Amino acid sequence: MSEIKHNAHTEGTDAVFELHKTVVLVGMMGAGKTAVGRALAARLGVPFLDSDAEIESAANMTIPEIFERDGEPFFRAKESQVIGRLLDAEKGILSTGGGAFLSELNRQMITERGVSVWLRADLKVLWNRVKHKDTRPLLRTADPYATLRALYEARVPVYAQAGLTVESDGETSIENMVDRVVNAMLTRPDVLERK
Ligand SMILES: Nc1ncnc2c1ncn2[C@@H]1O[C@H](COP(=O)(O)OP(=O)(O)O)[C@@H](O)[C@H]1O
Ligand SMILES: O=C(O)C1=C[C@@H](OP(=O)(O)O)[C@@H](O)[C@H](O)C1
Ligand SMILES: [Mg+2]
Repeated sequence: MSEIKHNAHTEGTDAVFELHKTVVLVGMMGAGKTAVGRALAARLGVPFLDSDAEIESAANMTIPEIFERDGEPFFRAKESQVIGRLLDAEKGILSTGGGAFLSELNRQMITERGVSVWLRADLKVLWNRVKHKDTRPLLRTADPYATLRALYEARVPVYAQAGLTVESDGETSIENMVDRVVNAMLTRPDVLERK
């Protein structure tokens, strides 16, 4: 019996990485912070944290429920607390919500205690990824595309302050995004090294 192993997916898994700092993914809704962050953590064998998921489980409510019941300022205060706490936890990958990097306090905490990576994507790509979902309260407006565009225009200059930028186009799979982020991280020996 012949046994053919298809190793394309596991190629390179014997490379061992050493993560020196928590990597904080920032960028717009739909950039892939949650999906790419989870896959990146699995690739590196480090913990995965998502500030939105932490807020939801601590409150035992969904993000839309929190926005509706307590308002955005309450959510933003929780978000800062959670980010501060997660930056003190074990080094890993921390995916934030799209608004998190807009806060100067959050940017300061992230820059001092981790490294920020902006997943940059065009407005069209973002829209295609978020338009079918009703989980983002900021897009519950009469014209969600216009709302996303206004947020995009206001936020891009702030995301551009991130330590590293990785392009997320419409054709690149999540696993290929992980390759790109790992390569970007490897340009910074203070962030990630191959052992
Ligand atoms: N590179 C990608 N290729 C294909 N689908 C993607 C990619 N990045 C994100 N997605 C999908 O787009 C949607 C939004 O991604 P998500 O990780 O929730 O973004 P964010 O956390 O930045 O808002 C999800 O359904 C996710 O699976
Ligand atoms: O852009 C924003 O301000 C928000 C993005 C969401 O996270 P994702 O970017 O993961 O969708 C979530 O934190 C909340 O709905 C607010
Ligand atoms: Mg997310």
